[in-house]
Amino acid sequence: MQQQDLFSVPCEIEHENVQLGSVQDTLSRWLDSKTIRPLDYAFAEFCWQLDPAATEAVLFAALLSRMLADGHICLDFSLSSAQLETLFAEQDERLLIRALLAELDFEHLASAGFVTREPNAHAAPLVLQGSRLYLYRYWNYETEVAQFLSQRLRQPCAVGEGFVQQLNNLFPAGTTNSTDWQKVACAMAATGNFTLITGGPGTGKTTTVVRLLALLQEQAMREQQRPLYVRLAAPTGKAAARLTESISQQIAALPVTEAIRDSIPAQVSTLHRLLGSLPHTRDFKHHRQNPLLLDVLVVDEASMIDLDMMHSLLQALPEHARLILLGDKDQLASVEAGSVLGELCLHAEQGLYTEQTRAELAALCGMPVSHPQLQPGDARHTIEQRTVMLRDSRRFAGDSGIGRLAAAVNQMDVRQAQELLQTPSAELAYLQLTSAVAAPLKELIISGYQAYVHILQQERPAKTAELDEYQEWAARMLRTFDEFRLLCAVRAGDFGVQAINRLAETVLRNAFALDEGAWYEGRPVIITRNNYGLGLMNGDIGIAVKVPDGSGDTALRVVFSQAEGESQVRFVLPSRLTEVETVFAMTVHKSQGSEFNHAAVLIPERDNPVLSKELLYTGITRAKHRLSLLEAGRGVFAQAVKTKVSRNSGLRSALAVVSGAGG
Ligand SMILES: Nc1ncnc2c1ncn2[C@@H]1O[C@H](COP(=O)(O)OP(=O)(O)OP(=O)(O)O)[C@@H](O)[C@H]1O
Repeated sequence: MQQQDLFSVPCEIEHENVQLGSVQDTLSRWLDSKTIRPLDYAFAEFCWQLDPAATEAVLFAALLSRMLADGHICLDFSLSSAQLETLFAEQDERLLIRALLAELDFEHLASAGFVTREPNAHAAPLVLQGSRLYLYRYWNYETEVAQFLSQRLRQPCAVGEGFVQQLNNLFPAGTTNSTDWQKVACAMAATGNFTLITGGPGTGKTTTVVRLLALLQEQAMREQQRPLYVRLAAPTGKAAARLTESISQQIAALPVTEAIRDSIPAQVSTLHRLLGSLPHTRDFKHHRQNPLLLDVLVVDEASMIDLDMMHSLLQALPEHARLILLGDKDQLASVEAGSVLGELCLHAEQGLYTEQTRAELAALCGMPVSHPQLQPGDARHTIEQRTVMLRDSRRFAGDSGIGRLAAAVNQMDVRQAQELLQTPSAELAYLQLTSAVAAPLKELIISGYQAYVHILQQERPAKTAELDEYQEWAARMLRTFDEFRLLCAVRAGDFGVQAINRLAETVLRNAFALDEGAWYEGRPVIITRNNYGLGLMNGDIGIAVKVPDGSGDTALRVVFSQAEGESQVRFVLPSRLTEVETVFAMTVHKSQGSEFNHAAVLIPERDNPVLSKELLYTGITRAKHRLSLLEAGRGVFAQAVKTKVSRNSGLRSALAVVSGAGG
């Protein structure tokens, strides 16, 4: 029988009144209903060509490929069928999925010509490990990440003489007996080659790491007469720029000698630049055979690192180097597959420290390590011994509306969150919208953006002014534009990022007489794809401005913040920017790594699968001083607070296996 015929053979799966039909029919139906993407269909077809008889496995291949698009690393058959069923709108298809899973036989699945249970001995496109089905590539990333981490977890570092004294100098004893978690984090990071420091906004992650670097440099200078080679990195340009600014401030405030201060770098690279991205490939200049040249690497905003990037990072790290990951475990996970920080920090609140860890940290810090949330751990909890959570926000006072709302959302406490929203304060405003063109939203757009338009229109340098005056003006405008942002939960619909951007353009054009046309002066844009030629990265933001063209006239250019290592803003021809979008409004996903004095989060009129407590928490915590929450549909906010994102992965199991510890 020819392959095409086999693809049309009806499958035997039958459940109540549901019949699968041929694999080809089923996949075509799923494609037509947009449940799977053309890519998933093509992958399933490729698998089917390898084993035309493995009908169910072909369908699972399509579903697995589809699930990667939602950030899952694998398809986990131990979970309820609900996860797969939610992919389908039609009840018949849901019943079909239920039937497929009810009849699932792992032996049979593993016998498919494109599935292997022993990937080390026999590579195949799909890997079955216990109840998890992987694409080979992701299985490989996950296994190797677990191995790299496990090796690092086994490398303790001895602290030098005088460590306790130095630690006490940097973290003077407070007035209360409560544990200083920043000090604990510093002690932990000084005693191992791998440390995870998680904490909400303003809990002092940057402060802690700067003090840690001072401590490590003091020790290195004394013991090796040379400073350590330290590098700092973040996943996006925006996050890197923000950290560069806050690190510089923290270094200046350090109570150490100038030599130590000078030995701490303030410049933060993007991870892509650190690893040396090679255009148009997934590969980097630095890898296992060409590791990075550094002794200490600090990576901020680690929640944004996907599994693929974590794999690239860990394999490029020299064996002796110390890695410190900083991030907020409760934020949205990476856009790409994986939720590495969230998974590794699964027990950060409970600590799960062993007696030994607790005693060692207490001895180094000169205080007990205690907190009502802490629970005892044991030898199985390897990653937990290298994880610390900063628990006190230094930015938000205990009664801060933004801080309390973020905490309530994080704890999925709908009642508390709603109570806070109903209590007006200088920090927090809640608006119920009846339509996307409602007056309060228009007013918010005008008040939020009038300061940057003022600079654009009223503070423009004279035509005869030097270039550096224009650069200073443009830089000020970029900074001011970043003080306010509309954050949308979704892209489409009346309250999606596209419609809100169109609305903002109309409102601002009417209010401030901005020019017409696709490229008008004042148009803010966001880069949507890395442009290596121009040195502009996905997420970089620029504003179109008229600047002197050298012949006495003006020309429209788009101004972007200075590139890494440069001191001046850059002007780029609009025609060279092909992958850009207007950015009065941006998605919460895109806003990760950024902060705004005032953020306005828009919740759409209808529930949507992307609405979750992680998305709300991330949006809310982008606001430094003022948050406006605008809800279009009643109950949508409450539903989102009750929805938690979970991503399938076997990283923790893989780590337990390679560490020789149980679950
Ligand atoms: N131990 C401390 N004592 C006093 N102030 C502190 C302490 N730690 C941090 N701060 C202050 O609290 C603020 C937030 O600290 P920091 O920037 O280190 O937090 P973060 O967790 O890195 O913040 P972000 O969420 O922006 O990444 C800063 O103004 C910092 O100077």
